[in-house]
Amino acid sequence: MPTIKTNYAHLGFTTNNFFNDLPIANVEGQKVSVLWNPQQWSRFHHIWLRDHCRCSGCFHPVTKQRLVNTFEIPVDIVPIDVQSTKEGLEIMWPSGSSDIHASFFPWSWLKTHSYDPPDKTDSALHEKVTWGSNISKAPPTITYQEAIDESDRGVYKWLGHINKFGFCLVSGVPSTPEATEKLSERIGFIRETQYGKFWEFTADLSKGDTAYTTMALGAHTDNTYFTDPCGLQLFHLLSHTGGSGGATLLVDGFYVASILKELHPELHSILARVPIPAHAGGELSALYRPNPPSGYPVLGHDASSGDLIQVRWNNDDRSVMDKLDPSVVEEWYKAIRMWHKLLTSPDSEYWIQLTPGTVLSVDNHRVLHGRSAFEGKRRVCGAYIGVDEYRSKLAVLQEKFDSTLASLPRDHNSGARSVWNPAL
Ligand SMILES: C[N+](C)(C)CCCC[C@H](N)C(=O)O
Ligand SMILES: O=C(O)CCC(=O)C(=O)O
Repeated sequence: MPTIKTNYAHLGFTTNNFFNDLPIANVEGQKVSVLWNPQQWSRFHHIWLRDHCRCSGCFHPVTKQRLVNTFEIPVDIVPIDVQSTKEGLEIMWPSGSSDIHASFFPWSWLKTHSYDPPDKTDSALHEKVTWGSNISKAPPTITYQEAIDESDRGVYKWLGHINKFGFCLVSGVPSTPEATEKLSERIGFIRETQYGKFWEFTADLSKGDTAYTTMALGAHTDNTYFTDPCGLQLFHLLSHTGGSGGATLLVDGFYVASILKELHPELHSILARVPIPAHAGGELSALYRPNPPSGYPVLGHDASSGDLIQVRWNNDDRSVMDKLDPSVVEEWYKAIRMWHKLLTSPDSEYWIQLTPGTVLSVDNHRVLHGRSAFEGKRRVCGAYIGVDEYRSKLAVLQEKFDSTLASLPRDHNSGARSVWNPAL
């Protein structure tokens, strides 16, 4: 009798969390077909299933790293047997001369990772709500007390708002750099740049950038001169004396891009494909340009889903457009002028006069910010947080507080995260 290696007992599937009726699994040529219901099916290549085995011998239960040697799996591997169980799909593979290797896949995991056809279930965790000037009626806000609550439930609410709306206000923050820095670090470690780690700025040109002046700044995203622009930007107006102005502008780049795509698809397409070079050259000690120096398009899209995932726009920091195809130059200027017109439309602009005690946190990959000119002495402090740090913290809190993810069985022994977390 061949030895059957079942290394998934530790995953502790005891009840059927997924479907009332059992899906039907069959081997069909080089794939396993799963019939979810009479109208829905998925197909998984045998080699794909074997490569994605999550037993403790194929996938490290603590580090969540692949152990199976992908390249030793016979490219024409076929299961010995497939079984539908209440908890999921069991597959027996030939392994060596006489052994059998057992794989197990929970139904929910297979459904989430269905690629033939792609799973269309868009979870509420990824819902985006685009907005225009009307957001002023109810800007997403949390309180400082919520944000510093040790349970992290408040930070989950905070990052949930940023994920959904692209920004969030935090009210009731002590108007000190120290409290603001600590608040920033509730999300993740601060990203240090040529402007420092936690920064405080005023109109003294202490850094070679117009942010350190009293000038108005049009709607822009920061760090277009970096290959990897920061994910979040936090601002806290600490004081403003002896003058007025300095109101903050927010524009939802995803909202404006959707309008441009609707009204001028050909101009939208130019902004989605023409790379924009940028630089930060105001400090003698630094000369930043992205890699490649030709830069990145204004509108960045997910190569697999086609979704808009990043807006990069700062016309002040833009370098020389010397990679433009001559035949595109006039059309390109038409495109950025239309983009600018829509960005600066009263319907797109949300102006807010920040005051000490209210911290503004902005998704710098989606929402553009700016300010009106001002007089007097104005002190602002804040920080950048890397996009990966922001998204990691959100993912960890989703795992903790989202019922579907929180219910995924964890490893009995180590309590480590579930190998079935859809993010792995
Ligand atoms: C935020 N802080 C005041 C530190 C620096 C501002 C630099 C802004 C720069 N022009 C950019 O668009 O990235
Ligand atoms: O001074 C402000 O309110 C914003 C400055 C700014 O746009 C920036 O630092 O990127």
